[in-house]
Amino acid sequence: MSKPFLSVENLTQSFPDGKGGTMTVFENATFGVEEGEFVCILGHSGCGKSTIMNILAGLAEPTSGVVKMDGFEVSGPSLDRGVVFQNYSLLPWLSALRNVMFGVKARHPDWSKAKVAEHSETYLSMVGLDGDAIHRKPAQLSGGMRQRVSIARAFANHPKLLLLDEPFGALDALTRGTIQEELLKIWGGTKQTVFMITHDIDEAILLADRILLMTNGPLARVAESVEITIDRPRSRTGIVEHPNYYPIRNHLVHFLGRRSKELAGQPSNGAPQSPETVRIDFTSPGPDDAGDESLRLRAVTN
Ligand SMILES: Nc1ncnc2c1ncn2[C@@H]1O[C@H](COP(=O)(O)OP(=O)(O)OP(=O)(O)O)[C@@H](O)[C@H]1O
Repeated sequence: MSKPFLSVENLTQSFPDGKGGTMTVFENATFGVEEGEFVCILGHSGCGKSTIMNILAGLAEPTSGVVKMDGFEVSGPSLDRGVVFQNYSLLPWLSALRNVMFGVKARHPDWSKAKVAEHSETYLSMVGLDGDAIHRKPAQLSGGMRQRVSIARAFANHPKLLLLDEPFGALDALTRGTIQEELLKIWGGTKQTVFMITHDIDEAILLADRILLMTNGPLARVAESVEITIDRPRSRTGIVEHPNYYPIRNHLVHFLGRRSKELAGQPSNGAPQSPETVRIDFTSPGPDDAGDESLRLRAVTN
């Protein structure tokens, strides 16, 4: 089988534990992400999600193991990998438009200023920002508007991989809902590969093709890869009507509430730790198991 677009191989991260020893956050984590996929990662605080994200971004080096993108080993930051953090990280002295233009100019040094501006404005309008707002500096924008600028900036650069670290964590529920749908629209148009950390189960189901579930740390594992068997396009109000929504949601809640603890703390003994694929689908029961819910679930979980 050919290698996935993004391939994480035997990734191990240890840190000093502050008492003269070491603490292993995760060991031999091994998983892949296909080109154009939207993957969310869920797990309790401290299991190592941000550590994985920083390694994928090239901002940190793992203790051992490698990350390959498009066949090349990731080392150091690159314009091919765009990152959006929770705290927006906009340049405070530049307007919204100039914040987006800054990255586009770096990506396309041969483009005219007018072309850079036009491209940047297109992406700002995709996240609902136009008119006077795009000429304001970050301090003159609301939190939701700042996060829209960060998302427009990341997508406008067309990175091969977009890394989103809890991008909506600081937003109120209403703004969050609107921007989630804007993110889906913009992703639907560009089909970039996205890897996103979130703590919000419903957000992950709405956005992702697949959800990676991590057990608790230390010695955390990416234990499951849960396919989101809900057709696109999706909307926040539409997905709850889908027959797979609650079975998937219940599976995730049960994992995070119980199994993430039960499965935690097991050393890998040197073997690659790959997640188990879970596919929950109540829309197409097999001929022999119609009507028997437990059978259907078992049949699709491998
Ligand atoms: N530079 C560091 N030095 C020592 N320990 C670290 C360092 N960075 C992270 N850790 C530890 O590694 C573990 C994983 O941290 P990480 O931030 O990746 O978790 P997380 O899953 O992203 O948590 P959260 O959901 O709270 O953001 C934690 O126990 C943290 O204390």
